[in-house]
Amino acid sequence: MKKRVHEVAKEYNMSNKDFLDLVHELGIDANSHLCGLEDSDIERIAKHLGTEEDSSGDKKKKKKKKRSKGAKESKKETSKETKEKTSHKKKKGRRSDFIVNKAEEVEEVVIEEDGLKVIKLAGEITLGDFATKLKISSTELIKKLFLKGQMLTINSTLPMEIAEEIAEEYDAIIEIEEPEELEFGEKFALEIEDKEEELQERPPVITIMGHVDHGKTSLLDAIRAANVADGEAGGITQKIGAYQITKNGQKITFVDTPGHEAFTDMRARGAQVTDIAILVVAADDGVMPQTVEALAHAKSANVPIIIAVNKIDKPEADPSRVKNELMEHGIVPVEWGGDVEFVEVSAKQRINLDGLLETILLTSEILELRANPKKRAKGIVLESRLDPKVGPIADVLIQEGELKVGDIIVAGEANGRVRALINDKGDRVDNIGLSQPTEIIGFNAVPGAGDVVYVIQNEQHAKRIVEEMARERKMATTAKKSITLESLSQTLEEAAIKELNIILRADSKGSVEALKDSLNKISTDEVAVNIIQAASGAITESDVRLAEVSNAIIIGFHVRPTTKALKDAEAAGVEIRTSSIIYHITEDIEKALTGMLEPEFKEIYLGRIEIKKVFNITGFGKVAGCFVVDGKVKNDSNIRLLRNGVVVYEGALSTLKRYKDDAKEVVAGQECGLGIKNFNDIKEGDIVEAFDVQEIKRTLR
Ligand SMILES: Nc1nc2c(ncn2[C@@H]2O[C@H](COP(=O)(O)OP(=O)(O)OP(=O)(O)O)[C@@H](O)[C@H]2O)c(=O)[nH]1
Repeated sequence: MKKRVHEVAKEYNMSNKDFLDLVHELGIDANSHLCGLEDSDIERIAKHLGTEEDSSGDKKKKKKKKRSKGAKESKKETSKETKEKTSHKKKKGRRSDFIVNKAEEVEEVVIEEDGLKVIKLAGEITLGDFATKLKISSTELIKKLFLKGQMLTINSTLPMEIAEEIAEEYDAIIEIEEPEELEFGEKFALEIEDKEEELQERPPVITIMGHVDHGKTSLLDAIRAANVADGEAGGITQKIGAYQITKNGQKITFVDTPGHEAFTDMRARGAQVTDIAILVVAADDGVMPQTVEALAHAKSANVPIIIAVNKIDKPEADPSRVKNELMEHGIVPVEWGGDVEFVEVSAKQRINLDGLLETILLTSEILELRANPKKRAKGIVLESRLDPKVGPIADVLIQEGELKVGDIIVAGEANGRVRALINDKGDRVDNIGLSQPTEIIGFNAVPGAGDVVYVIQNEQHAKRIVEEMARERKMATTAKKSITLESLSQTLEEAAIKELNIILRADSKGSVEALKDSLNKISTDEVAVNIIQAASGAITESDVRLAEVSNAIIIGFHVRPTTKALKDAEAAGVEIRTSSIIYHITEDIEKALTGMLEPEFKEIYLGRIEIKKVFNITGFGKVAGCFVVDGKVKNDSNIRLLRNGVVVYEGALSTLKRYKDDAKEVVAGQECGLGIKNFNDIKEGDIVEAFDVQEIKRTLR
């Protein structure tokens, strides 16, 4: 059977070029090697090289060309250097450390001493790409192949024998590169370290947060409108996830999606976009539940906060009330000896917007924000969508380097080449720099918000990086587990954690305060209880995100999570502990801190039913017409009745019916009728949560 040239060359540990020289030297038919070497040829080569089969069948080579050996050694050294570099980078990088872009170190075409080109191929190649590598036009190649009886198009895959034959005609030889398997934490990392002298000042990136209706959007719009330079007016309606303004010759970038939910969603995906958070508080309304939430989210991210006291144009505005109320949450204004700037504004009347912008610039000066504008670009996807006409579009904020049209890019599980860049004014541009937002067209799939965009110098690597990312994500979702009370003592020991972070939810302000006091008293010498957020109302998905990013557990007193929060918590491995008895909560935490907590009962969530209509049946009491929105309910399930996420009653069902018949079980999507044992205060819109309780058998250890 015939063997291909590169296969035989590999067996002798020789480069294709050295091997071909030898083939010619031995007078083996100049063309036969293009179709493959005959056994007789291989024998002659073996003889010449003094090779014999050893007992294990491996080939031993006695003689080898010097140049080839030298080349091999220098190659080895390069790969050793690369590894050393990589392991150094590994310590520094964050989420994506597992990948180094090796593209810069791999030259695709090397011109050897005697003028022969070496074309390295990582696998199959199309005719068009091969022509590019040979630096000839595709038409010329198509014509050449046609004359040889091969009818191929620009997108046809070129058979390797033909590629070798053509290469020969252009004084080139082909070397097949075996694709290296990516290994976690070893070969590839996307982050490139910066040299101190390459860093330059960059504009700050601002996110606006605050309670519903306190004026976040109005403030964003007012700043944008007030800072449009002449001639830009037409493009200012462009919304691409962020916009940039210029104040006193300095640039400021605003993220266009206000609110702490989006902010923490990004963090949960590993992306920190914001440098400074503006907390908007309406002067007529004061501190409200979401003001407190936003504060907790910003604090947990360690982001400096500026308070924008908005709506000061209103007659009932009372800015000093805002200050007093925020003091209760540990925010002390600068004029009262603290370190938080308060700026009084009116988004509607455009009062003191300049003051706010100046405060932002002052704060950012202190932060000394710097980045390298010259390296390959890196950015964060703020938003993304699929446009039926142009394909995937990603709104991206550039954090490092400069992104250019034509750059090869990856983001999450998408890759591609930048076909077009559109800035926040709606103009098509050729490049985008530091802290600037841009729309990118050219991805092959829609990347997710929070995905990091990297420029890669080689398409093959981009594809492999994306494959590796998909694999890593699959593994991460199965392995994900945040802190739990039961595993606490072990986790504390292993991770040397000194704090137990808690997010607290209760049914009223009074019980929030009571629980806070009791929990704060539990801290031991080794571990402090740290309540990062305490508020009344149902446990929300934003609580789950905050718990996820701050490695916290969620405690609910007389409240339950929303269905979405329940699902998110399960996916993120966040523990939610709820109880209607304060003592049970404090006791569990106390035991967990001392490593004494053992599970006794486990609650198994079954499903949720929404009450659509309530009927009063004489002699029976109230029954409800319902719809199972999630999971299922059984006639013997434990249930709790929830009103706005607060537990109103806990007990059992008295009846469960499907149409007129008694039912054992009703599942999601079905209607049913139910009554609750010893409880009549059922209202439309209430939620019945069904659950089972499983006893956990203790084992002697
Ligand atoms: N009088 C007065 N009204 C304002 C001011 N800023 C905003 N408003 C009004 O407050 C209402 C809510 O403003 P938005 O900007 O939508 O508030 P938001 O915080 O973005 O609201 P959500 O997106 O629902 O969270 C609107 O009716 C605004 O016109 C202000 O400075 N003065």
